[in-house]
Amino acid sequence: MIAFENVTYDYPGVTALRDVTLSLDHATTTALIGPSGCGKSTLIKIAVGLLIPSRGQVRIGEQALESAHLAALRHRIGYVIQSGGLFPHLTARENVTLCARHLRRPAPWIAERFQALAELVRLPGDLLDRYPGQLSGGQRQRVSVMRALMLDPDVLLLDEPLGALDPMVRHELQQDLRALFDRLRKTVVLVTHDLAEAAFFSDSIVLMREGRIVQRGTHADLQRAPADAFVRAFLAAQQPLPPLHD
Ligand SMILES: Nc1ncnc2c1ncn2[C@@H]1O[C@H](COP(=O)(O)OP(=O)(O)OP(=O)(O)O)[C@@H](O)[C@H]1O
Repeated sequence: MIAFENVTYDYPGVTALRDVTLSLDHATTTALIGPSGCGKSTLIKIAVGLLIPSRGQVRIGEQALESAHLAALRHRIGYVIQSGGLFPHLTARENVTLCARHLRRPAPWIAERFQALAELVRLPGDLLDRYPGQLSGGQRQRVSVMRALMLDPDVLLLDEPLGALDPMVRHELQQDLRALFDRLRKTVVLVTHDLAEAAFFSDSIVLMREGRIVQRGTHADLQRAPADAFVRAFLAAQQPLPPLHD
């Protein structure tokens, strides 16, 4: 569904991705994980078409992600970022329906789809006419997920969507999002810093370091056969809770 082929990306003075090759099958969920600055967000931005690879290419389905048909391909991709990225001067409803209205989708279609998505992300109707500033962080992320799904994209890219939420809201949204991914059968890529979250959501985990993929596999694969000392150290750094002492 998505294929990165030998993708390198250079910011001025920084090479953020180095020869990354990765293909993600239809209806799978993949977690991108790795230390800060390893290139996770850059990879996601390339998949959305916000950045164009310095070298290499990306394909969505059979189509190369090139500037000529970027606009059409973007409608096949939903994108959620940590801060939600909602327009503050538009209500939740206006944010979610903005793109569909811009594309002149029929009003009954928009209303029906909006209602179905509100039920899917479990947002009560009275919240949907509020502005983002009048919603909690968790509610804002539910609206962001609705917006990302509005045009029924094949691919859903989530860049630390739960990173800014308190642990209880985060737990609730983790449960709801996983149920939603299972139900919708989209190709999902989720960036997280949390290995437990990666293991909970994904069919496969892609561990990155300094712009390269170090290992790909399930959580069990990584634990059973870490590719190198870095993977071992990364797994060891995920601290369990200390034992209780009386
Ligand atoms: N606009 C930019 N200009 C220059 N360098 C950048 C820019 N954005 C990111 N970088 C650099 O590119 C590298 C990869 O950044 P990226 O944001 O992709 O990492 P990340 O793995 O998503 O990090 P984090 O987990 O902290 O969000 C880092 O060294 C970062 O400093």
